[in-house]
Amino acid sequence: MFLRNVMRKIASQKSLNGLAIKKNYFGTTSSLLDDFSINANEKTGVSVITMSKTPANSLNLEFIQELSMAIQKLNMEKSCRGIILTSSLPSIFSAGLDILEMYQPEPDRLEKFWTEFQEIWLALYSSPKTVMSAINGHSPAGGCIIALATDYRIMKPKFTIGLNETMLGIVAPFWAEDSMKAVIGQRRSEYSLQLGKLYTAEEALQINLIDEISDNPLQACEDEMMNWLKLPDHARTLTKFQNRGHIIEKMKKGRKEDLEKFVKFIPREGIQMALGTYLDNLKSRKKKQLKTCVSDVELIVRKIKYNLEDYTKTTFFYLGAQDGILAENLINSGCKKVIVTEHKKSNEEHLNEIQNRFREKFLRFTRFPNSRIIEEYKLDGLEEKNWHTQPKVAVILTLLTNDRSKLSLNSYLLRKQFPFNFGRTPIFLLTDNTESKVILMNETNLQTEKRIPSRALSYMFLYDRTLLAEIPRLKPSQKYTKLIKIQPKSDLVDLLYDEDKFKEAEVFLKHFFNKPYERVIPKIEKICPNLGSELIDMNITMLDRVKDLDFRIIGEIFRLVASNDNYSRNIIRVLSSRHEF
Ligand SMILES: CC/C=C\C/C=C\C/C=C\CC/C=C/CC(=O)SCCNC(=O)CCNC(=O)[C@H](O)C(C)(C)COP(=O)(O)OP(=O)(O)OC[C@H]1O[C@@H](n2cnc3c(N)ncnc32)[C@H](O)[C@@H]1OP(=O)(O)O
Repeated sequence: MFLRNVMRKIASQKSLNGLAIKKNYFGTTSSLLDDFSINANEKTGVSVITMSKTPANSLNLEFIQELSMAIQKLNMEKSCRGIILTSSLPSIFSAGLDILEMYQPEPDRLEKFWTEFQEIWLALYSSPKTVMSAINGHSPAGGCIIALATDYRIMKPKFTIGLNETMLGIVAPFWAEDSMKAVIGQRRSEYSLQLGKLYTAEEALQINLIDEISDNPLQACEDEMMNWLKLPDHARTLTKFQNRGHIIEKMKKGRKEDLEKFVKFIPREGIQMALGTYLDNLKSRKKKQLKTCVSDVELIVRKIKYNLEDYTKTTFFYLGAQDGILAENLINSGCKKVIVTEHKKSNEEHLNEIQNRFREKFLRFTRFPNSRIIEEYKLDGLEEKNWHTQPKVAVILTLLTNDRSKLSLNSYLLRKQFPFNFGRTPIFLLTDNTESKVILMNETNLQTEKRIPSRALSYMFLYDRTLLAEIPRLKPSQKYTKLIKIQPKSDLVDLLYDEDKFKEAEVFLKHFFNKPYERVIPKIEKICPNLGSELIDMNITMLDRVKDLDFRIIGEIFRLVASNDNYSRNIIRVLSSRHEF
C-alpha cells in the first residue's frame, strides 16, 4: 500500500514538475529571510542547501517553514536527483529547535511550530531524492534529527552530535527515536536517548550515527553523492521507502496525537522551568567565555551598528511588531534599509504582508524572529507622513521583553554602540514590560537595580530636539503623561519640575565643559543626590518637558552622571569642542 502511494507520488511529481519550481531552478537562490541558500547544479542534478541563520541555525517557525517548502519543492523537481544539507556557520550545523519557541510559548504558534517541524522531517525522511548531510559543525537535538532524516552523514572532526533532549528536560519525539533506532540500533538508541548523549564525530562514527568523518564534509558529500547517483533513481528510491515505510506510516498515523502531546507537554510548569534553566546556562556559559554580557539585544544592537555605518543613506531600523506604517512612511522619505523584529504575539500574516510589500523597495529587510513581547505597545499616531523632514538617520528600537536576561540592555550598551558622531541620530528606546526589575549598568559596570511599576514603561534617549519638533506625535502625549504619572516621585523628577533647580543645573552645565571631570560629578550630585539611579525616570520626565527644556543639556547631565570612564571623557571632550555647547 505504502509503495503504491510512493509510486503514485513519483508519477504525480512528474506532472507537477515545472509548476512547482521556478524556471530558473538552476543556479543559486536565497531564502526569503536570507537564512539559507540553494545552489542547484545543472550538470550533476545536486542541490546544496546551505543554512546560514546566525547565530546557530536554530530552527524557529519561519526558518523551518521556508526550509521545508524548499525541500518539498526540490522533492518535486525532476531535474534534482540529490540534495545536500550543510551550514555556512563556522562551527554549527544546526543547534536544533529554537528553544525560545518552546520557552514561554504562545499556544497557536507552538502548535504551528511543531506541525511544521513534523512536516520538514517528513519532507526529508520521505524524500525521493538522495539526501545527505554535510555536518560541518555541532548538531545537537533537532540538528541531529534533521541529519538522521537524510540518507548519509559526513561530519567534520571534533564537533558533537546527538539527541540530547533529556538534557533540556524534554523528550525526543517518537519518530526521531525511530529514525535513530533505524540507524544505530535499539540498544544504542535507548542508551543515547535516555542519557541525552552528545557524541563527538569520532564517537558518532564508531556507533554509526554518522557515516564518515571529513575535514571538508561538503566536498566529501559531493563526491559520495556521485556514487549514489550512478544507480537508477527509481530502484534506489523504492528501496529507501521499503526500508523507511513503516516509520513514515507510523509517524503519519501518530502525528496528530504527537502534536497534542507536544502542545500539552511543553507549557507545563516543570518543563518551562527546565527550559528556562537550560537557556540561562546557555547564556551564562557564553558570558563566561566572552567575559562580556551578550544578549539578543546586544546582537541586535551590533547589527544596527553595522548598518549605521552606512549613514550616507537614510537608514531606519524598525524593531518591534508595529503596524508597518512607520516603514511605509520611511519609504516615502527614501529609506533604504529596514530591520524588523517579530515576536510571539506578532501578527504573522501582517508581518508577511509588510515584508512582501516592502521587499522590493528596501535594499535590506531583515527579521529578527527571536524578539519577544508580552504586551503590544503602540506608538499612537505615527502615521503622519512627515518623515521626509527627518534627519538622515533615525533609529527606533522597540524592545519588548519579559525576560530578565534580556534586560541588561541599557543606556550603557546603546551609547557604547552608537558613538557620538551620530549626534543627530535620535535614538528611541521604548520598552514595555511587566517585569518588576530592570538592571541598569552604567559605564563603571555598577549595577543598579531599579524597581519599575508593573505598567508600561518607556525610556527614551533623545539626542536631538529638532526631531521631536518634526514628529508631532512623539511630543508628550497623553500616553506618556500617564506613564510619567505612574513614576515614583524622585529627586530627579523634582529637579526637572522645579524650575529654579533646573535653572541652577542649566547654568552649571553651561560652564561645566571647561571644568575637570572630577569636579563635575560632586556638583551634579549636590543638585540631585540620586541622579545616577534615576536615569529611567529622567528619560521619561524629559518627554513631558519637551517644549521647555533643552534636551542636549539634560542629556548631558545623565550621560555624565552615568559615566566616569575614558570613553565618556572623550565624549565630553568632543562635546565641549562643539559650538552649540
Ligand atoms: C511524555 C512525552 C510527551 C510528549 C512528547 C511529544 C513531543 C516531544 C516533546 C518535545 C520535543 C522537543 C524537541 C526538541 C528538539 C530540540 O532541538 S531542542 C533544542 C536543543 N538544542 C540544544 O540543546 C543546543 C543548545 N546549543 C548549544 O549547545 C550550543 O549553542 C552549540 C553547541 C550548538 C554551539 O555552541 P557555541 O558555538 O559555543 O555557540 P553558543 O552556545 O554561543 O550559541 C550562539 C548563540 O545561539 C544561541 N543558541 C544556541 N542554541 C540555541 C537554540 N537551540 N535555540 C535558541 N538559541 C540558541 C545561544 O544562546 C547563543 O546566543 P547568544 O549569542 O548568547 O545570544
